Amino acid sequence: MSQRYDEDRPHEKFDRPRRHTRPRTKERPSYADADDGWVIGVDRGRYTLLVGDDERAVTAMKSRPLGRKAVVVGDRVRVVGDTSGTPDTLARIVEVEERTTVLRRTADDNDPIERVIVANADQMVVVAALSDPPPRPRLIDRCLVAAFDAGMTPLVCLTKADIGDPTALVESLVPLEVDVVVTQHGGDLEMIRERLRGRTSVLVGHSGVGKSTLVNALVPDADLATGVINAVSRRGRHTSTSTRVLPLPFGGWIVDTPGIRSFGLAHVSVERLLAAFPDLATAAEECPRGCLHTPDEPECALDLAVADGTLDAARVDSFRRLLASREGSD
Ligand SMILES: Nc1nc2c(ncn2[C@@H]2O[C@H](COP(=O)(O)OP(=O)(O)OP(=O)(O)O)[C@@H](O)[C@H]2O)c(=O)[nH]1
Ligand SMILES: [Zn+2]
Repeated sequence: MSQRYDEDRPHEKFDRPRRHTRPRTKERPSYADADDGWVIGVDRGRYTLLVGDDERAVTAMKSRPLGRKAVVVGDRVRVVGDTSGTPDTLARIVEVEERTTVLRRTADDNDPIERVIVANADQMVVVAALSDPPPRPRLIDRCLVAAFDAGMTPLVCLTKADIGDPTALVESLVPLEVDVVVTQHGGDLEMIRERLRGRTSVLVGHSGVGKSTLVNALVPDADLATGVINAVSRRGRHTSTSTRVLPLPFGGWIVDTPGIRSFGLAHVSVERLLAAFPDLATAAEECPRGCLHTPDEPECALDLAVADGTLDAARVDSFRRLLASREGSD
């Protein structure tokens, strides 16, 4: 499941949100005259969509056939009614396409309801500062687990390199083969641009790590872009709790989610995480049934593979570090 967007497809394919990539399900009623839309904003029952080749902004509501099904930012939908995007018109969302990735937040581990916050993003950018606030490696690990679970490729962006040394953190991520970029205020953004270009990337990171600074550098008119979106939904200013989607001037989209600071990971299974590490998954096929692949499993094949030189010990240790990070909180 995970990383299906990475290796086997060129990034150019993600120039814009893909549509109709999924077979239609049998039970779907036919809305032959419906338009395709992409949800870029959700605010109190009103959805802002981009519709048509001209990507006009259209305000819509859910229609009754959807029932209680959630419609979230990133969803690809079918929409009927007035889709002109003219002020004071309201279109109706009649279908939600099957999601290719889902980023969930369980508000905390004792919240039984899984809330989908973003659909169909292909990359998670974990933003962490090298200093002020000091990096929290465990939080980075937990974000990585959430990314793998969601089916998104992770990218770690370490900010504030002018006041902190990235060496130790970068080294700790090498065995996971997670891509890392290091940035600083006013620094060259080409490394990160290159990785964002043509993709839909969700930014996560806790307060003060420099997310807004980064977004403003990447999207010089970020606030303006947000303003336009809100002019359509006519719901006043963007609030810090709402998810916003910003077009990147060099191609691709950024999903900014000020609300995400942590993830409940209790639902992430060992198998799901293991699937994101194909070499480890292959080795683990030799594990005894029910092996949890932790260091105290006496016959875990990951240890055997390290012993016979097939796997790198640091990679296995790092994977186990991610496994362990699912427990507890941030
Ligand atoms: N030294 C240094 N400071 C930075 C850098 N990037 C951002 N800052 C500062 O860090 C502080 C937080 O930056 P923001 O961009 O507001 O961080 P944020 O993650 O958006 O924080 P919230 O808005 O609270 O979510 C600000 O005072 C920035 O000026 C950097 O590269 N180096
Ligand atoms: Zn095992």
